[in-house]
Amino acid sequence: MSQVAIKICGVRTPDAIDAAMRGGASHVGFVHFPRSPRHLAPAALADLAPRVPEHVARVAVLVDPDDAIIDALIAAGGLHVLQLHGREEPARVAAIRQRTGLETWKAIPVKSAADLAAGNAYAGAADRLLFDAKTPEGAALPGGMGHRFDWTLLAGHRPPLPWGLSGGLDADNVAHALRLTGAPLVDVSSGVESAPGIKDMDRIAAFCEAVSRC
Ligand SMILES: O=C(O)c1ccccc1N[C@@H]1O[C@H](COP(=O)(O)O)[C@@H](O)[C@H]1O
Repeated sequence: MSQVAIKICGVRTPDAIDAAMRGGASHVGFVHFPRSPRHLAPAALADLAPRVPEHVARVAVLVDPDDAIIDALIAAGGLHVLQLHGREEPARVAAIRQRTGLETWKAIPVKSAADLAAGNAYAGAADRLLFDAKTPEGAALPGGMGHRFDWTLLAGHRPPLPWGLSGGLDADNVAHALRLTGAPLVDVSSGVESAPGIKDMDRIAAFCEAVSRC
C-alpha cells in the first residue's frame, strides 16, 4: 500500500468528490480563481464542502488572495489548507498562515534547477511547498494547465519543509514521476479531466490506482 498522499484538485461536483474518496485521496482541492474553468465562488463551495468526509483535507487554491476572500472561503468551506498559487512573498504567506491558523502551502513554479531554490525562502512561512510547472508567460492560469517540468530536477533535492509534486501528472506518468522524485504527495487536476474543468471519474480512479501501486 502506497504512503503517497493524493490531492485531487479542481473538483466542482459531488461525483468528483465521491470518486476521489473511493480512490483514497487524502486532500481535495477547490479552486477560487475567476479565470479558471474550475472556479468556485464561496456559495458553491458551501454547497459542495459537506460532501467531503472529515478525515479528508479540504484545500482552497487561491492566487494572490486578499484577506476578505480568504475569510469568505473559510466560512463557506470549513477549510483545512490554503494553497497559495500566485506571487505571494514569504512575509505574506506567513501573515496568512498566522491570521487564519490554517495549514498553508506555497506553490513554487519550476522550469529550471534555479527555480527550486526559491522554495527555501518559505521555510518558517509555509507548511508545505508544492513544486508545479511554470506556465508560459502570459498564460491564462498559473496552474491547472497540464504542463510538467523536468522531474529529474527534484532527484536529490532536499527542500527544507514538507513538499508535494504537481503539474501535468496523470495515471500514465505518475509512477514514473514518483520514481524520479520520491514525492510524498502528488496533486492532479487536468490529468483527471475529459475537458478543462470536467472531472472524469474513470481517470480519477486510474490515477489513484496508479499511485496506490507505487
Ligand atoms: O486548476 C486551476 O484552474 C488553477 C488555477 C489557478 C491556480 C492553480 C490552479 N491549479 C493547480 O495547478 C496545479 C497543477 O495542475 P495540473 O494537474 O497540471 O492541471 C495543481 O496544484 C492545481 O491545483
